[in-house]
Amino acid sequence: MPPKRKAAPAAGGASKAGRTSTMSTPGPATPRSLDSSMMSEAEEDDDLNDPDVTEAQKQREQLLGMEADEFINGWDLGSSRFQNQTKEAGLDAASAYFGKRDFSNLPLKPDHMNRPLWIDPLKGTIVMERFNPLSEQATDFLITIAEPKSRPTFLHEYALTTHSLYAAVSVGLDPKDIINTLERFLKTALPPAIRVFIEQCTHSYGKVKLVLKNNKYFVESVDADMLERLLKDPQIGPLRVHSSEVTTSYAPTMGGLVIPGTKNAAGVRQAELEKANGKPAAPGDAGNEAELYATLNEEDDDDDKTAVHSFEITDSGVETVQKRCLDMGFPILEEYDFRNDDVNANLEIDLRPNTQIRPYQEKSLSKMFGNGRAKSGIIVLPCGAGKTLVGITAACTIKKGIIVLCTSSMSVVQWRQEFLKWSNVNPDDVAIFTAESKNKFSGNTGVIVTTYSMVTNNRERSHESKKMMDFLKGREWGLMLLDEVHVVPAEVFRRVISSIKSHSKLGLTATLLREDDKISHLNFLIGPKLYEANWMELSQQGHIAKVQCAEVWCPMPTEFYDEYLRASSRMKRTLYAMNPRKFQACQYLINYHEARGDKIIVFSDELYSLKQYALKLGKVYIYGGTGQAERMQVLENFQHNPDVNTLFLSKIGDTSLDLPEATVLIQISSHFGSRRQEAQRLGRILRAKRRNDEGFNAFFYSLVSKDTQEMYYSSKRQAFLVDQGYAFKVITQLANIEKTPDLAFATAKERRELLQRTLVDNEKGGEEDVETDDLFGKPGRGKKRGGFGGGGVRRTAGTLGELSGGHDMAYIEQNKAANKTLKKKAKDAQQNAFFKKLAREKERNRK
Ligand SMILES: Nc1ncnc2c1ncn2[C@@H]1O[C@H](COP(=O)(O)OP(=O)(O)OP(=O)(O)O)[C@@H](O)[C@H]1O
Repeated sequence: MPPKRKAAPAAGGASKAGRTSTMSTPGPATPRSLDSSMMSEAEEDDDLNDPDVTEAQKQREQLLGMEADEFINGWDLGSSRFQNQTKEAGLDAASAYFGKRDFSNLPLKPDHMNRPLWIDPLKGTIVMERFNPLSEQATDFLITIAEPKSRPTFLHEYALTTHSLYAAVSVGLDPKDIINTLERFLKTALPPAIRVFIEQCTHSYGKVKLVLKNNKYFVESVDADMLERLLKDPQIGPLRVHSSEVTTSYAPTMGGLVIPGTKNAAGVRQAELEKANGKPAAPGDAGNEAELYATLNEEDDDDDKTAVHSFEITDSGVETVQKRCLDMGFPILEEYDFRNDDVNANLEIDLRPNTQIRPYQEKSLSKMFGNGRAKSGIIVLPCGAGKTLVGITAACTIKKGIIVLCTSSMSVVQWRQEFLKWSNVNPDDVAIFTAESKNKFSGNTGVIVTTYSMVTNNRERSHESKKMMDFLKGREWGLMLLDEVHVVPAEVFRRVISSIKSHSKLGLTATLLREDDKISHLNFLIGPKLYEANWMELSQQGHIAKVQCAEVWCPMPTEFYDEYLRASSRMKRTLYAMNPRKFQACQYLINYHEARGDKIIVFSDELYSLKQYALKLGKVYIYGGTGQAERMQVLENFQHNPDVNTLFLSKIGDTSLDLPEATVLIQISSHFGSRRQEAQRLGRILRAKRRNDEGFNAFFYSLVSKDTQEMYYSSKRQAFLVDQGYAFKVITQLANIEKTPDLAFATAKERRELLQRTLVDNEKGGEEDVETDDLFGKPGRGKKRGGFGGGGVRRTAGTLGELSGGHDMAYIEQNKAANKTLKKKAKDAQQNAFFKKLAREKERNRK
């Protein structure tokens, strides 16, 4: 018998001794991860009443039953009483920190050192040692069966959820495969509750399907009893179309599939796994994972005589049926067997011969087409990783009518261009439906690119627009591509999905983060997350830029801090943004990076400071109130003009603008603790073309006023990026900042004046930014409150003169808005051949 070893606490392991046998089985599967609710209170306490359990065991159970903070608060960790008690109970001093989650007494497998995985038996959280030689194989397996939660350098965390297990089954893994492989990679035995959870989730998967036939939705199952059960359900029953009968038909067979741009049948024999074939076997036979994946590639040998029963449901009932089935533990499967669809016309579309999709793009698509059919769901790839090409490759695989929904008409034009760039589709077959253009494709099928707002618009439509909507509603689409799904409200999806019928849906996004936690809605509306790329891996492979992240701490001068302490929360935000030390740090970083030839975007959600910084530093800026023509002019100059290297942006830069590439990002003020905004902003510098240059780094700075609320928000904001493996360095002192030429607010007098002006200008509250995109906000103007009106800059000389004798006049008058300078130069620029060419190109693209 190998000696028993102790598992490390909290990193995972099996459940507490004597507990696993009393675990209840989980109820019907709902979208959740495993949690301690799987074990009832009564069951948990059972062994404490057992006469055979020794005193020490009871004591140990009692101690471990406490939550960590209860444990720590109730005990003096240094006391001899505590030490004796824990010793007698067979625990060590660290147990206190883990309470219920101390799994330290679990037996480890003899060769546990060679195995990469730990598992939390109560939550189903899996922790992988990234430094383990088998971690690469384990990663490929985990990405198939679990959801990545956190992937920093050394330890990766995944969660087993019902959705992730359904996804695993749908690509061909059966519960036996999942359990055996987990068992091979785990350092401890697989906890029985997890085994039951896996079996339950996988057993019920695929029993019920949602199928679109002749523009009508049907609920389908091979199990007549199951259909009967659904019809009797008080929520699903009434959604059946009255005149419809339960019908029986026969399922066709399937064949192998090649995703264009890849050499892989069904795309599922992933490149890395092929590599894994050559590797030595893992302990306990863990090395033969490639065999396991081969099952993913096997053709479905369904008997072509399988009877399928179905009933029709109303279009508006689709979401309810999907949600209800999931709650009942029978997640509805939405798969499109496009190769056997003889009803809808085929589209002539293929990737151009020189197009080679990247391994991670292929991997994401293999999740969609894993079993030769198209599964609906969401693919998550960081900015600049090529989501557009993933969508186009999906279109080239399905080869039926495609509808693309974007967030702005600018993206519509870009998507069309990308279709023409990457595929051989006939340009006449790719049509645009926007306010300006309402073309249909020339043949009997094609691609339509439009915006969410065009198809969900409630206002009276023009005749042309109405005709176009009837056209979109009146046909079945093979694939609906939904861009930027993280910013679109659930209600908009509902309206899109209930009015336009598509056999499959693919959502694309850089991050599935939503601060309102509405992301779970996307599971019913679009489908589960199919794939989420590892940012760090992509940047190491050179597909996205390597980014150095830093948080720069800027102390507040005493007079600013005094005001800060007694200010309203609105004014607090203004004050920590207007902190003169922050201003200096920003000036220093801009100087430093401009000298290196970088293109810099400075983000400020606080409009007052955005304008003040930009004016004082003589830089261009864009915010909600900036007119369209001026925006275009500023963006073009930032992109092409070597004299315009820094752009100040309000939060409209997060979603509404198609920003040119930048290599440095500086945040001077941001939206509270929004992780999504932080991730989106970092994404702005991931595309840097110079990323493959030797030693090239992009830079992401957050300037934070020390000892203010901003510090708290800043750490909250970073949580997502830290989970992606980014490390934020803290900079407390910028070297030689005092030597910066023309350093702003260098004297105490200037700082005092800045404070006074800030207080006066913002007396009545700050100005809010207006998001003017053509997605969900209506174009409008900023509220005219405080220092600067929505329309432009208000000179404050009069007020300040009264206050401080007009000392600040020089400062105010000196600053000419760089935007205006650009405007003046615009006329000259129009003579410039380069801009003329640019304008011509744009005009052509618009057509
Ligand atoms: N397989 C590939 N081969 C060559 N170039 C590629 C490939 N995939 C993507 N690219 C290029 O990478 C760049 C980024 O692609 P794309 O704009 O689609 O990224 P994205 O993920 O949509 O980014 P964002 O979220 O910022 O819109 C583009 O220039 C695109 O042409």
